[in-house]
Amino acid sequence: MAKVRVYELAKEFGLESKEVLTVLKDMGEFVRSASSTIEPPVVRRLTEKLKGGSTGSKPTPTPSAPKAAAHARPAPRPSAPTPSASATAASSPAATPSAPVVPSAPVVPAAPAPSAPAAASPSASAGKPSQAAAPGPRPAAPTPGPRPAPRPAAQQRPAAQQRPSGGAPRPSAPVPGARPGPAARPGPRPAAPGGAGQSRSPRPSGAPRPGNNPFASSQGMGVRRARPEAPQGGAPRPGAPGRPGGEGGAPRMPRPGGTGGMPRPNPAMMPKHASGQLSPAGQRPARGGAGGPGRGRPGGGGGGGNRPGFGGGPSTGPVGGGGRGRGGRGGTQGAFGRGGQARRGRKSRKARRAEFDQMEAPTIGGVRIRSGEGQKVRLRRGASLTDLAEKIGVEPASLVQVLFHLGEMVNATQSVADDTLQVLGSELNYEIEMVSPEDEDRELLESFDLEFGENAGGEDDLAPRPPVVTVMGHVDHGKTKLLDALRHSNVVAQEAGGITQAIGAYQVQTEVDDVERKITFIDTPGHEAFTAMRARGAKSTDIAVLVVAADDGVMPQTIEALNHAQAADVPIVVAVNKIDKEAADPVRVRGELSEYGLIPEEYGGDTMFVDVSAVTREGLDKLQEAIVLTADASLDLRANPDMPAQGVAIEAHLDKGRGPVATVLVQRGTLHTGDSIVAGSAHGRVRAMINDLGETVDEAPPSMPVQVLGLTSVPGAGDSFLVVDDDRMARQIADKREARQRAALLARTTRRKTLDQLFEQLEKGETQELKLILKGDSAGSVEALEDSLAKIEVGDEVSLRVIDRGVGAITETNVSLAAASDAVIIGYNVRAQGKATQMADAEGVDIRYYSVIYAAIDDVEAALKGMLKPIFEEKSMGQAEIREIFKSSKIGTIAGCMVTDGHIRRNAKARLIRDGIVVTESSIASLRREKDDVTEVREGFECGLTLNHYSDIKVGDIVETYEMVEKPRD
Ligand SMILES: Nc1nc2c(ncn2[C@@H]2O[C@H](COP(=O)(O)OP(=O)(O)OP(=O)(O)O)[C@@H](O)[C@H]2O)c(=O)[nH]1
Repeated sequence: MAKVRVYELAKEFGLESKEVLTVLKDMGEFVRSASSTIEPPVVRRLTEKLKGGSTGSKPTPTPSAPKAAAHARPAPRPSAPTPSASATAASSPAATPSAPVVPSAPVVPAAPAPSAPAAASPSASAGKPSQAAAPGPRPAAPTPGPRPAPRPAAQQRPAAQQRPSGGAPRPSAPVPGARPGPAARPGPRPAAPGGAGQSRSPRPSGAPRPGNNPFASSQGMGVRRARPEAPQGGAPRPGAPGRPGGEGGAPRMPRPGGTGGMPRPNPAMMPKHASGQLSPAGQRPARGGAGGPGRGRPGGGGGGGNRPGFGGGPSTGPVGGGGRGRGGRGGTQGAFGRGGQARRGRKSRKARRAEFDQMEAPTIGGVRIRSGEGQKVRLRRGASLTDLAEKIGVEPASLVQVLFHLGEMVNATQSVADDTLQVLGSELNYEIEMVSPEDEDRELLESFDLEFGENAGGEDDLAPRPPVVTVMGHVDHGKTKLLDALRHSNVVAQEAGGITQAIGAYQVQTEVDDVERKITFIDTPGHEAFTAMRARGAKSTDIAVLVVAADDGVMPQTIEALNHAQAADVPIVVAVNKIDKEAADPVRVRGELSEYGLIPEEYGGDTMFVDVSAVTREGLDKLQEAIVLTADASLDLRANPDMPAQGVAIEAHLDKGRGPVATVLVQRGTLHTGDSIVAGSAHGRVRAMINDLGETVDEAPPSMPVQVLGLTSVPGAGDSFLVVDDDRMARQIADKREARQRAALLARTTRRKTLDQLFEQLEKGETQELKLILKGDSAGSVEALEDSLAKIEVGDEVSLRVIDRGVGAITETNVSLAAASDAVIIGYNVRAQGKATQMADAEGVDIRYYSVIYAAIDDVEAALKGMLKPIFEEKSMGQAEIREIFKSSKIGTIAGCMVTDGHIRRNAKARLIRDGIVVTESSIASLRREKDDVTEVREGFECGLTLNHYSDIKVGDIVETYEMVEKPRD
């Protein structure tokens, strides 16, 4: 029986083709046009429907139907009264109730295929032809007979579709690619050679379970369910029964399980079975078919062909259990025409995943890069993009590009500033956590099984130690004088510029309640340039003595010092100094400090205020007593004196005769001569120790400051030190710290300039950078100098970069670096050594010497300002009104003017103003008074003038002249 065309049916029922098409559509069948053919089953259902009877085929196999169908499979059975029905159902288990339709659905696509008719016939006998068609692909299909289907492809399509169950039909069925849904599986299940019932058995035996699509979890399940039922309806099994014909199961045959005996389909078989049906698809089967695994995508079952994609020949795949789903795949494509086209080569899961990730990846500045989900990424200070890339699993080059687009140019291995990393991190949705230097150092020490900062042993091992006191205060309020008074020495005289420029530490002895008590004082410089050091000082001390001059009161640095002390949670004792002065007003100081939370004890607060005079030495005892009492009252000052020493380097410098000298404060343990020590990135063995009185000592207990000799280099002020097992360990730790510091330094000095700025400046040829090499007599002063220089603000046009710094004399190496980098060398309390001076002269290197820090700062600031391009501003010179116009063949248009304001000068810049609007910018080309050329005409006089390159002047125009004057910078 040949396939019928829609219009023929319409005619038969006395309807319009359109109406029939609508009904078909309602039934879930997609038929393109009135001249399209439809499969017999569909014809049957249509007929029933038009006659009023409905097979229960619920037309609505919507695209989404597939899923439901899958589960519904069982349902179909009931509705599968007729063989065909069963077949249908089986084939399209998915179809569930609608199942029947489903099968037909496939037709849709197939519809166009002329072969349809052929399929029909087979179906007729076997059951649903369409299904039979499916088998087509299946090589083994025993029922081939019926299907002479000339156009295998066509048939296949139908088949394919059927399998897919409802979903299939719709070409657009979303599921195309879908891993063969459960529904599809059925199809795939090749085995069922014989009737439906058989089909099942085959499966079990038939190793390859078509339904076992590794990709479709649901499938497996679905299949299982289906099986049980299968037996009954046999038909239900989508694949099994349905196909080939419920009865014959023949169609099934083709499937692997095929007729039991049937060997798994293999390419060779294809042709035969295919007989008519198989066409291209058939040939392809090779792939799927051959494959054994049956894994075939459900689709594979392709045979199922539901899924456009899968369908097709591949069906064989499942059957034969060909290669993985692959079989199902491509093979079908061509064979099923449209269906096949829709599908593209399948990608491996990995590839798809990668593709998905890519799709998800945001594009930043044209770079596709996968972003995070807010994870924390720990990075050490000075980390490079490569470090970050490693942690988040992307290519460093991508990060370079992203950063480039964010306006910063750095290479992959270059240290990047913290905030840049933070910005980059947030751009990529990562939370960048910069590992603090402290944490990093702790981790480093841990790797050597060391711990810094804790007393070893238990309570019993602890012994009282003297309080360590930092003296802070505003400049010139008398800190040094006070310390000097306390230790009966005069340090003030040695200071250059009258400012304390290095940290010293001393220990004084005092008697409190008839008990000898020691107090360790750290003299913290007062100038703001030393703020950084002071902050460190506050951390290493137990009590802060805030010196406030009674005649001056609370000053900015008093507050700054107060903040540092409070931030470090250090108790404060206020020394109201200079009470010997007439203008002294200690009460005012108390009142002012009360505003900052320091309430004197006598006012009911808990801060001890002591009136002192560093000059008359009045009140010094009371001050010492107050310190001891405050320590006793609020601190537990105990340390284990019997452990390897640990502490902090307060100051360090390079001594000509003795080499690196560090003043360290022992915080716990006892430091001995001969100990292997590591202080910051310096290490060595304690060769000798000198106390604050200049005496050599062999050991230094907790809270004692000593100068240590024997280090290989100069540690930084504030660096912690600790005694380690041996020199080797000391060196290793120091080396690692040095490497880390270098990276951090690089990150800090990395110039951060936006592209825009850079380009702009490059364009104008005005990139200005003042490079400096700093050399000083101590690490503390170099650091302080650098910090102060960094604070100089002169705008964006000029930047300052310290390319090298160090402690000690200016060497030839420094000069050669300066020459190569066009840098200026600043020597702070140091001089050039050896031939460095001659070399500097020869190379034209500028070396500046300073002994007072702010003189250096002032000079550098001036230098920076000098590098700025001058700023010009316009200064009006005068105005003239044009009263008459003269034409001269020789000169051109001459303006007869009256100077109304200021004066008009020849060659001056000029603008022509008409009705308040600037007509042109020009200059005075010639200027005449009467008949004489003049250089200037003053207000109230007439003159004749011409403008450069401009002659369109009118009576009434104003000529305004001006000059550009350089404006001094602030
Ligand atoms: N009359 C009087 N003068 C004092 C007293 N204490 C300090 N001075 C003077 O104040 C000036 C500054 O004293 P310093 O000890 O150098 O002050 P400082 O706070 O250490 O200053 P910097 O080191 O610059 O921070 C010196 O001339 C001292 O002689 C005091 O109690 N009475």
